Amino acid sequence: MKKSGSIMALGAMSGTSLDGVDAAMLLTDGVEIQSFGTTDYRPYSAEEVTALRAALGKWPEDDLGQAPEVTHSAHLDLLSRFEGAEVVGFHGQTLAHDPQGRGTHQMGDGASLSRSLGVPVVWDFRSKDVASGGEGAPLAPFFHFACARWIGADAPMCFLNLGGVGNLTWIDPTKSAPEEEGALLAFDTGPANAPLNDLMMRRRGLNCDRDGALAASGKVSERALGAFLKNAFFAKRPPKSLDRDDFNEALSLTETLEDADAAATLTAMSAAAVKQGMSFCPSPPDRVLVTGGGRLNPVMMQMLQEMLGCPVMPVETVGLDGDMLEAQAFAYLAVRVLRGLPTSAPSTTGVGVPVVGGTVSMP
Ligand SMILES: Nc1ncnc2c1ncn2[C@@H]1O[C@H](COP(=O)(O)OP(=O)(O)OP(=O)(O)O)[C@@H](O)[C@H]1O
Ligand SMILES: CC(=O)N[C@H]1[C@@H]2OC[C@@H](O2)[C@@H](O)[C@@H]1O[C@H](C)C(=O)O
Repeated sequence: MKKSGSIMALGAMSGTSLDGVDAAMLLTDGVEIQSFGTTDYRPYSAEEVTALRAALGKWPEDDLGQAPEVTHSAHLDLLSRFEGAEVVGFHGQTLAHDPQGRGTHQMGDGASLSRSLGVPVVWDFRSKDVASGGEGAPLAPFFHFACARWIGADAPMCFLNLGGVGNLTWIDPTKSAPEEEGALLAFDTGPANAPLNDLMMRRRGLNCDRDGALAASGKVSERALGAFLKNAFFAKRPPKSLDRDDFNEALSLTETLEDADAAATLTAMSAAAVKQGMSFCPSPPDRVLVTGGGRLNPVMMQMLQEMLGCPVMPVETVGLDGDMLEAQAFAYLAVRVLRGLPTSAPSTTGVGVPVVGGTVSMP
């Protein structure tokens, strides 16, 4: 039964790894999760990936080639498969992220998508936060807070997203709202899968180190790991956010290593970056629940388990869907925007005061 105030929202996310679009339905009033709905995924074709890749690093005024059309048609194709959505939360494709400089760019035209779908679309979630002095990322933390409440957490815990980039959310679920002081601390931890994927592509022509198979047979170079951890990013207090390619240095530090050792070292770098980040948490979490593709890499999970000093588990262990959490997050945030509730706060993006992000486009 739908509670009064609840809205059936459909969220869509295309992450930094450019594999495809995730979409998920969520019934929520923008505060509590009432129920999770159906999900679907639409992979990009090789031609689409080429068009998107060519636009990486570009800004709205640049020539984006075919990329905007790819983003529009892939989202329309996927989102048209769903029925009953009252609002769509459309993240778009991050092409560039430079919050202290030129801003942040999530390619995608929500107004046009709204007209094509015949449903209100909330989009451009990050710009207002950046314009108000925030990092514009990460934005999933407000949803992580709702997830912590949904799973009945009663002690501080963390969600860790291991996508191209890693991001960590520390949560005190006993607080009454995500924007309340002390409820959240969130920030990007460093690279997660991006440098490892780049290594696999360069050296083996593969998209990723599937199941950590190559890293499992390698040895971590403590020298390269030590050099990596000297990066000033790790000592910087949160808030802090990253672009996909901000850590290309990780890859160059492993250039002279043989393939398996390089893979093991890059995997260890991602785990060690999380460990560094954990030192900023206001109190030790009782567990770290991992979402994003990195949770499927057993070597990365094992290294995290050894380094973090608390249980590290995929979000599936508490009944959440680690492939869809980000799409669900943007469904949740869309409803918050419609209801005028904030989507970021000083503790998540460093913005001065809580901000209601997003633009609403009606069909
Ligand atoms: N079975 C697996 N073994 C090892 N790695 C995997 C596996 N499955 C997925 N991955 C890794 O996870 C990545 C995809 O993660 P995910 O879909 O969370 O990223 P994303 O959402 O695009 O990124 P971001 O959250 O940074 O925007 C893949 O590129 C790969 O590196
Ligand atoms: C600018 C941008 O798109 N950042 C992404 C990226 O991917 C992971 C990490 O870097 C996070 O900061 C963010 O995505 C998630 C969904 C977020 O905003 O919470």
